[in-house]
Amino acid sequence: MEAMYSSLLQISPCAGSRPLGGKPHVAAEFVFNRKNFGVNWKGMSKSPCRSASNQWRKFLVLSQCCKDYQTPTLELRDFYASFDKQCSLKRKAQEVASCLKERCIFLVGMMGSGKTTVGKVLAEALGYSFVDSDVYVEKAVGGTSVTQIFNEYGEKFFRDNESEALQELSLMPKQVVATGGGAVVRAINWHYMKQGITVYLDVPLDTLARRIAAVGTNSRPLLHFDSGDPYTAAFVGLFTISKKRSDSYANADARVSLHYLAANMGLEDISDLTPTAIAMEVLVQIEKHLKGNGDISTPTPA
Ligand SMILES: Nc1ncnc2c1ncn2[C@@H]1O[C@H](COP(=O)(O)OP(=O)(O)OP(=O)(O)O)[C@@H](O)[C@H]1O
Ligand SMILES: O=C(O)C1=C[C@@H](O)[C@@H](O)[C@H](O)C1
Repeated sequence: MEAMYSSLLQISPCAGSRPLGGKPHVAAEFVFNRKNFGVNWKGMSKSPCRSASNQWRKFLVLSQCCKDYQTPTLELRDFYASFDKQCSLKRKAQEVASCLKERCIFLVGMMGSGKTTVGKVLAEALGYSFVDSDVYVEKAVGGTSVTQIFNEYGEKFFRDNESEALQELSLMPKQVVATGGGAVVRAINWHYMKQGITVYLDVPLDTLARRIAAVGTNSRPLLHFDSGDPYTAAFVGLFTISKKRSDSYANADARVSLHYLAANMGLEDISDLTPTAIAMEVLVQIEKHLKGNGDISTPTPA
């Protein structure tokens, strides 16, 4: 992170010295690499407001570069919009955190729904720790992967360990927990998870199957078949599982539907929803739930 800043700041003094049309300065290439300033740039997801002065310096460097290199201002706008969203998320997280009173958030949803990806962004914004309950079980079973546990000991053994993990996690404060996709099937798990706030990430099957096919089904034993193309195998498996689980997911305190969120944001494609935007919606839905419960008072109209 520091290295990134120093390479950014290094280019400042010589920014005006590069002749237009010449070979770009290495650091400048780095600066204008879209990926580094997109919403997925890891540095940006780290406490954006806390490092606001650094971000502001970077903004000034970028402005200078845009001027000197005649770079389209699109990068600068992307960068600024991304920074703005990170700050909005942080602000909303601070509001919600004061009402959560250290309670955990349990993210539930089908395999591939983004519990891990969104959970990490959410935890960072709230100042919570992030825990993946699958990883927690793997450690408890001596470092054996979920796939190995299924293959060697069977699903019941995994589910027993998953329940124990959820019980332990429910006793700890200030955590965002990405639960295993099947954690919702046992009633006792709901008892543990309801010690905190439960949020269902509702993602269309087609999106889930695409995501899972992109990374393969090796780490997801319930979707791993030897034949068929990965998308079809994942889709068919997810379809069967989701039919059995839809009632269970409905037990969650709050629901975030990517279908509705994308429509509300005017996006045609669900895959355009960033983890930051989804994390923001999780906070909005948690806030609604807390208001409904009387945990936050709704301002009375004047
Ligand atoms: N908003 C998003 N946009 C694009 N890809 C995403 C998004 N969220 C998650 N993904 C991708 O989808 C895949 C599954 O995401 P992730 O591991 O976070 O899901 P999960 O719900 O934790 O899955 P599991 O329950 O199987 O562990 C990953 O490859 C991740 O990069
Ligand atoms: O949906 C499920 O049943 C599962 C989801 C994964 O997170 C793992 O917990 C395991 O592969 C089972």
